[in-house]
Amino acid sequence: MLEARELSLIYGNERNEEYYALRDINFLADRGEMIGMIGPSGSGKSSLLYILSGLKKPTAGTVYYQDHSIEVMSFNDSAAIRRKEYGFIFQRHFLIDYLTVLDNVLVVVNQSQKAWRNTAINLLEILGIADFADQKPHKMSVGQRQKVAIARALVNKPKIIFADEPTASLDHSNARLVMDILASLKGQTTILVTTHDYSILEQADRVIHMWDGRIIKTTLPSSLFDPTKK
Ligand SMILES: Nc1ncnc2c1ncn2[C@@H]1O[C@H](COP(=O)(O)OP(=O)(O)OP(=O)(O)O)[C@@H](O)[C@H]1O
Repeated sequence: MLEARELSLIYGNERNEEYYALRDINFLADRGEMIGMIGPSGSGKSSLLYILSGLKKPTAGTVYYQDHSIEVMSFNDSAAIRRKEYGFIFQRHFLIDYLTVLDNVLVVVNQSQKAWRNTAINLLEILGIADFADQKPHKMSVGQRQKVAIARALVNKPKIIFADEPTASLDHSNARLVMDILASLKGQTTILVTTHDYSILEQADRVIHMWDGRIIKTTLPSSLFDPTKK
């Protein structure tokens, strides 16, 4: 479904030296898998997620979505895939302040169709924020706004969800609610989640561990809770 071959991402530093943010990454995500990505700050989790989603270009290597190289696609074709088939949850929610909560959720779809509105309202209900549907996001708490961003990421029923620290602004019970919603999509939707909080990865199918721009190992989530397990 989504594959990366020999990805590297190189930045130059102030002394004109090359710095590898990612080095020789090979990665494969199958349809319906939920994959956690953990590692210390700066290990390359977000860079990898953005390259896999086509939002960032690698210095070397190729990303394939359903066997098509993203690099050789036209800008319009890759943008259409992102709009129709991908859902994004970022660390910052990027809501539009002058739109209502409901319209923020609907920005990625054809807003005039009633079916989308029903889907959006249903998601807001599941997330416990339906009462805010007609209000502007600035009236909400940081965690509630993140939930709006999560509803926006799910409304078009994406084939892949790219989630960069999706629960960072949520308390434990809301983080669990969000991870339960994401996990309920497993099987049909591929879900990639970066996090510092491994406790949210209990329901992942596997976890990739990053260190210094490399994937150093892949484990089951159970190994996060019991290091004697692989
Ligand atoms: N625009 C940039 N210019 C230069 N270096 C960058 C840039 N963006 C990221 N980096 C560097 O690339 C490396 C990987 O960063 P990345 O944000 O992918 O790591 P991360 O594991 O997601 O960290 P965090 O958990 O803090 O979000 C870091 O050393 C970072 O400083």
